[in-house]
Amino acid sequence: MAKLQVAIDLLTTKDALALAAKIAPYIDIIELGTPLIKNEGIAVVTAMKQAHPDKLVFADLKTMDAGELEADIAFKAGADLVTVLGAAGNATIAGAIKAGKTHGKGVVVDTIGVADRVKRAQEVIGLGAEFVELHAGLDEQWTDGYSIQVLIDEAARAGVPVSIAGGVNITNIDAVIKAGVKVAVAGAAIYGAQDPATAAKALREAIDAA
Ligand SMILES: O=C([C@H](O)CO)[C@H](O)[C@H](O)COP(=O)(O)O
Repeated sequence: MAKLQVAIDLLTTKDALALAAKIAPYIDIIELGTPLIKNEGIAVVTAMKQAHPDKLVFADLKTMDAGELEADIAFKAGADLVTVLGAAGNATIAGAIKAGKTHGKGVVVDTIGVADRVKRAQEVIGLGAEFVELHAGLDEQWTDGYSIQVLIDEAARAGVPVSIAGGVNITNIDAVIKAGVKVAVAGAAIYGAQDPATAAKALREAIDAA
């Protein structure tokens, strides 16, 4: 069964905790977005893990250098999963994975900005990544002509464990799950909804029904 990950791109720990409290029953992984971590610091990871010890807490560091050092900081703070960029060199990714092994935690490789996401996904799974995020970032999503279908097609042919992030919502979740993803990531579709709990519940039910 695929997992549901909420990407919290709010800017304060208070707002992130309030959102997580509402949607926790429907979510497997709580992602603290890069803007949130930059705004609040790594302490937001500790606060979220303390509030939700039964959930996987995902620190979206998007590390580009100093892989072992940055991943170690997040794991020590309570993260279960951290991201390193697929655009980074293999030494950076391997360093983050080394920190993950030390802490018994996982590293997710984010393919934002990578030209051939499928090829890079296959390479980094070979390095020991937990899974690969096939990701179109917020700026790419707001570019004319963007369609999540490109990520869905890539997931179906990747042949390695992947998640999809980049505009997952209630209208495309069925196709996302049927592409064989390990994790579906939904940000704005949940935190931007008028009723985030109802939105998360609908996504959960769609995943369970797929
Ligand atoms: O990782 C993300 C982005 O780079 C900003 O941090 C988003 O959390 C990710 O794109 C998922 O969010 P939605 O596209 O809003 O579902």
